[in-house]
Amino acid sequence: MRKKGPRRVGKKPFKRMRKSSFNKIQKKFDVFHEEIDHFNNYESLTLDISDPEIVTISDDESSEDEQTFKVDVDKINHKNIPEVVHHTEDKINKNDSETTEDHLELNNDFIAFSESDSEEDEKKEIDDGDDDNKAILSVTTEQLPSNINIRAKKTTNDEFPWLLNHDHSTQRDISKWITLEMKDFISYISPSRQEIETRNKTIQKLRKVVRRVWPDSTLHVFGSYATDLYLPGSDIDCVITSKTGNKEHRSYLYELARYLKSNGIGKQIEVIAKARVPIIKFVDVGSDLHIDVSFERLNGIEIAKIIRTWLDDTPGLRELVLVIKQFLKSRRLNEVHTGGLGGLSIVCLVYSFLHLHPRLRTEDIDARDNLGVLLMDFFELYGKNFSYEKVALSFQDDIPTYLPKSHWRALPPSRSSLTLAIQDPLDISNNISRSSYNVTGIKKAFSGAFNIISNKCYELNQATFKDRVGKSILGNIIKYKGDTRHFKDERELVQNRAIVENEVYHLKRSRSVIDLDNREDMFLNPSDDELLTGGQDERDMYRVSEPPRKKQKKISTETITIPKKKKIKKKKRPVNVTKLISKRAPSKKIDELMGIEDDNDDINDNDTIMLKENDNSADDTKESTLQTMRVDAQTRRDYWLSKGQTLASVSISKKNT
Ligand SMILES: Nc1ncnc2c1ncn2[C@@H]1O[C@H](COP(=O)(O)OP(=O)(O)OP(=O)(O)O)[C@@H](O)[C@H]1O
Repeated sequence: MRKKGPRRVGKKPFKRMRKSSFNKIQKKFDVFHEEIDHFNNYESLTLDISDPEIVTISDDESSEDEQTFKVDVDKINHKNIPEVVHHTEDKINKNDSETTEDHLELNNDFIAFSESDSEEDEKKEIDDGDDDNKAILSVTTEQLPSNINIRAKKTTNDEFPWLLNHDHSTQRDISKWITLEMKDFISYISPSRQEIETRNKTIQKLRKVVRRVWPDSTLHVFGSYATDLYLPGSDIDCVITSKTGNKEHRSYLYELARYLKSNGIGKQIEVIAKARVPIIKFVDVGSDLHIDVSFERLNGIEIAKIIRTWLDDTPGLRELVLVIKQFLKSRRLNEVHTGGLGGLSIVCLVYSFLHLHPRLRTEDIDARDNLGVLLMDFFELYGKNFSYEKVALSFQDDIPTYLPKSHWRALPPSRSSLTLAIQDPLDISNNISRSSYNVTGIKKAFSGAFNIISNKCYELNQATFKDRVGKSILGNIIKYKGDTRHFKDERELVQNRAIVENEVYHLKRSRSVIDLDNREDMFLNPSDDELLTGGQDERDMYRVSEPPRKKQKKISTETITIPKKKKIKKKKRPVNVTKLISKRAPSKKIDELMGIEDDNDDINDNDTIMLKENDNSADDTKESTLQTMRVDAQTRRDYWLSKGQTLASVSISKKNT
């Protein structure tokens, strides 16, 4: 008989460790920590909901300046100030008697905001209804009478539509089960041919409209449609550029808004003229798609290209981003104007996480086969361990690294220490997550998700196959309540015009000798349709030459190849890490950089997996950044292996109490 004890949700058997060595390993990974012990966020959930920090309205310049002008009073979507206090009190009273762990599972963990008319379709997708939650509870409670379980099984596919005909309950390995469920979810929400065509037609139509209103202008698409990272209800981000470069002026914003309204093109039109980035928001009458239009800014077009390169280079990035986006959306933590995490910040968080993940760096695991483990690791890192107070994320020279906040000189001081700092890959002085002021709520949601999934995994691991049938792991943290979809990921069947156009834009730019006074060169005109399709298969447009690479800073570089200890999968790039060595500053351990005391662990130089330093001699753009991550390889392996063990024992002790 198998000895009773923690079981691992992974491939390899546990290696038993002495407590002392476990503590040592933990300490090495305390680079992310403020406190060494995990903090159970459920326990203070009720109290924390009323924490005034959560309800603080953003103090960033854009929200202060922001004035919304109404074009159509009846139809305009007011972005209301959250009615948090009222809702919170209700919740606290209602939930007094409930166990705190039920909050996230009941979806009560998010701050409720009053909804505007334009969020009707979003309302449809967000499941916060009690009935549904009861159904979820009924499938997770072990000792329910069998008739209740039968009812639950019948409703399961309504709750977790991505599981339709995709039961994974026979999977012995629970981590495979989550991975398969994540793949099902991605396939469920990926766009059908018709959805892509609708988006394509909408942007073509809008481009024509813009040309009609301002013949010197054109419309470009960026954001999630141009990166293929959109959920079914995601908006389309567009930017209008012109030869004169003056379309950001408020008079032009109103001119366009009036045109959209009087010609029946847009509804729920909102002109936000005084924001840091002035925009028009509206819903396209033909397609019901939400459209955001900004003016005269090219950075979105640039970043779309960079993100697509990231997607090509980073297996698992799309899957994790979409799952995390939907997770945050379910909790209304995805809107920047209410302090949530925007799409770009999510992409940056996940990209950094995947590139710095020890088991991916050492090629110990394959990302696409381990999406479930990676999702849990992500929730654990950003929910429990990451030191938001001290660490920023950097993507300088296209290398994701951790950067001590104190080394980011251009980072404006913030009222709260619990803030996210993510350097814009295009502009290191810009913190793209500066408006995401509800880091407390985001962190709590991630932490709760980690607890729920790990408990669920433990529970299902112990359950009989009969009791597992029809159950979902992902469904405990993600809700999708839109119209029924058909698992049609038809991205291969039809071109996404936003991507093609973005490629053409970059192609044109790389071909032209850029005359900055003649910005027309970079515009995409309606006549570019010819360039897009002109006698050749649209698919060929993907095969465009790369734009010239950015000039690298003059620093001594040396490429090192980490010797592979174990070959697990064949289809992998060799780990080829660029080691940028400082001429001046000595290398430091990340523990020191992040204010954590050195525990005198002897780190062998040969085990250094990443070392990066910038030339900090010049201006602010070369501001001092020294990021090292030197972790003993065996330590890393032990840490990740031991993590499941800790989880399992936490779950056991929880069960016993
Ligand atoms: N803080 C920022 N700084 C610079 N650019 C930003 C910032 N926030 C957003 N953007 C630009 O706007 C684009 C769209 O941002 P958004 O947050 O809507 O993400 P998205 O990927 O379109 O996600 P979603 O599908 O949720 O709309 C980004 O890709 C980026 O180009």
